Amino acid sequence: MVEAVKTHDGWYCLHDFRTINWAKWRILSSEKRSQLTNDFINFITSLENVSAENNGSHYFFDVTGHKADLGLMLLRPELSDLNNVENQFNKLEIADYFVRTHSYISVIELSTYSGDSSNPKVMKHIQNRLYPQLPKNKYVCFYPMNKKRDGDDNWFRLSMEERQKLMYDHGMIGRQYAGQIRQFITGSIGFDDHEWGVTLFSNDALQFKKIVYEMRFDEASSRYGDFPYFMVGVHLPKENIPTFLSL
Ligand code: VOV
Repeated sequence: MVEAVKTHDGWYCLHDFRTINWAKWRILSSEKRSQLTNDFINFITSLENVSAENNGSHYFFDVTGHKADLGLMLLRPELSDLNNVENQFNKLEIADYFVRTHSYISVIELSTYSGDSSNPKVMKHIQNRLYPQLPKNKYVCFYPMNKKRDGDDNWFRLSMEERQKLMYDHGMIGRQYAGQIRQFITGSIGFDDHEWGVTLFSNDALQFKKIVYEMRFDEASSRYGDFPYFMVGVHLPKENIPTFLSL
């Protein structure tokens, strides 16, 4: 029997995408728009308080293209915590002017292909990666990913050793982007329609194309990777929200 790799699993993750109904927003008086914007900012402040206590993390972004206008990546200890934040968001009056176009549910995942160390230094590193504070980089790229089960190209029928070798080669490519890209791999088997979520952060959007392109030639992706869609956006810090929503 082919052995499943053991995983370390951390915070649960919701990617939430909404478009803004600008036509409806425009009809409001500027006083009303300011009031709803302030409520939204207060909601973001409540999320920041959770991050400050290291009970979660979040990153808002302005999505490029038609797929959405506003994106949120949210990390929380329990799946039910994601529901709570989602409901809080939906109950804001400003949410009446947003239309949800997409969402994706997963959990921060680290596989143990490179060995499962109990060395305290490595354990600390693993903890930091499982319960991370998301970076504030200018750009974000999110996409789900599957590993193929297609005739001879079946990732889930490869031996542990074969998968270890492929993931090692994958990691070597990834390491060349150290300092340029931060990657967060989230597992979504059993949670959403695809198998993993990949979220990349960078201050240079072109690095997303470069790493994804380079990895396309690596066997883990060229033979076994399946990429349903991609979304990119620009960081939307709280102080930029009034300008983002102003007409
Ligand atoms: C900065 C870039 C970077 C780096 C350093 C990196 C390294 C590593 C290592 C060392 C490991 C294995 C251990 C672990 O940590 O889980 C992984 C794991 C994984 N990766 Fe990766 N990856 C990167 C980046 C990176 C990208 C750009 C992609 C998308 C692939 C592409 O073609 O677009 C990706 C995918 C994945 C996935 C889906 C997994 C889980 C596979 C599984 O079967 O479990 N990844 N990854």
